Amino acid sequence: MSATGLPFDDIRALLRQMPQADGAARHAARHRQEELTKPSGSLGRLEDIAEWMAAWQGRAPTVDRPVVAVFAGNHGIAKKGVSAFPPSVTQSMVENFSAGGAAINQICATFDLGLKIFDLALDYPTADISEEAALSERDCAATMAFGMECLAGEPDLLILGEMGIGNTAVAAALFAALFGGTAADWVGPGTGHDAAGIARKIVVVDEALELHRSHFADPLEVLRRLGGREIAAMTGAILAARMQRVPVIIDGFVATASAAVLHAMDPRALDHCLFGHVSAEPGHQKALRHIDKVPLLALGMRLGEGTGAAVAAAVVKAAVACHNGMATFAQAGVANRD
Ligand SMILES: O=C(O)c1ccc[n+]([C@@H]2O[C@H](COP(=O)([O-])O)[C@@H](O)[C@H]2O)c1
Ligand SMILES: Cc1cc2nc[nH]c2cc1C
Repeated sequence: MSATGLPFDDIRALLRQMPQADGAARHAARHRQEELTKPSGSLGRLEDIAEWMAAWQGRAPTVDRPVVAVFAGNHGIAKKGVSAFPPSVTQSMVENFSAGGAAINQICATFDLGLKIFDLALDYPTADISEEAALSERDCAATMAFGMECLAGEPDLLILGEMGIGNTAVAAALFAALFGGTAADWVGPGTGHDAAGIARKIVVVDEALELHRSHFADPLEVLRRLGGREIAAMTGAILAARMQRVPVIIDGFVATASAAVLHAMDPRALDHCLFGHVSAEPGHQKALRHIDKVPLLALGMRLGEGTGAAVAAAVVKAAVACHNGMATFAQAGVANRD
């Protein structure tokens, strides 16, 4: 804790100390790209990704220890019918993750990605944001600190996802508070609400926005009032990865809301993050435009649990494999252009 005893001060201090990318490593990677047996620029965005990985890792890029971290939380607002599914599904899905039966398990197995599940006090949902603040400052900062633990195994690529019934309503509230607009601008079907369900969800999210409106200027206050535990944990994880210069792939609509909090504090805070895909949740494309990020994939996915980001990790692995494994023109004896 800081000398003032305010935990959020510690978070703000970290943002002031954020390291930047390694320009020399980026330059070396760019130079190598030009020597590899391909027309210059022909691997398109894969070339940018390899350079971005090198710049953040500060060396020739690797994806030797990729880890998918999935944070699970429950939300008081779920009792207001904002989801098509009951809150008990959060716990059941955590058990499904442990048993290997979820989509994320299959994707991790396919692409050889480590998987860590973090469940956050699922028996104690956060307070209903349409009635009070989700978390105290102390709880929010402690949850962010907990999220930072996902770096304990020293991954060289961190892939972030979440599970939490009701959390697309929470994410919509966060986007409206951070970027402006009303609930209708950000609320969508989530797990599958029909038009009547979406209309009910909009009413509840608008109530939350009205209640907390006077605090929208402070992104950390927005996080603790309108967020949830899995979202705060992901915000902490993104920040910790930045401090250690670990590149991050962010999943869909909900994970992007956790990143948006840091962007609102300092737009450079997401320079070490790739956005794995654009979710089918309608507000996601708009949110990505607000933070000036172009997603890697557009597969119509809207599952969460890190799945879109984990599929994108395969693209990052391919980018790094090409960068490190390809022969140069000189090595292969291939004639370069004049
Ligand atoms: O992140 C996304 O793009 C996304 C879009 C729709 C649904 N989800 C997942 O579905 C759950 C939230 O949906 P809901 O309807 O309960 O708010 C939560 O577990 C998320 O992981 C996630
Ligand atoms: C079954 C189910 C699986 C999920 N995975 C992430 N969010 C989810 C929501 C539901 C309802």
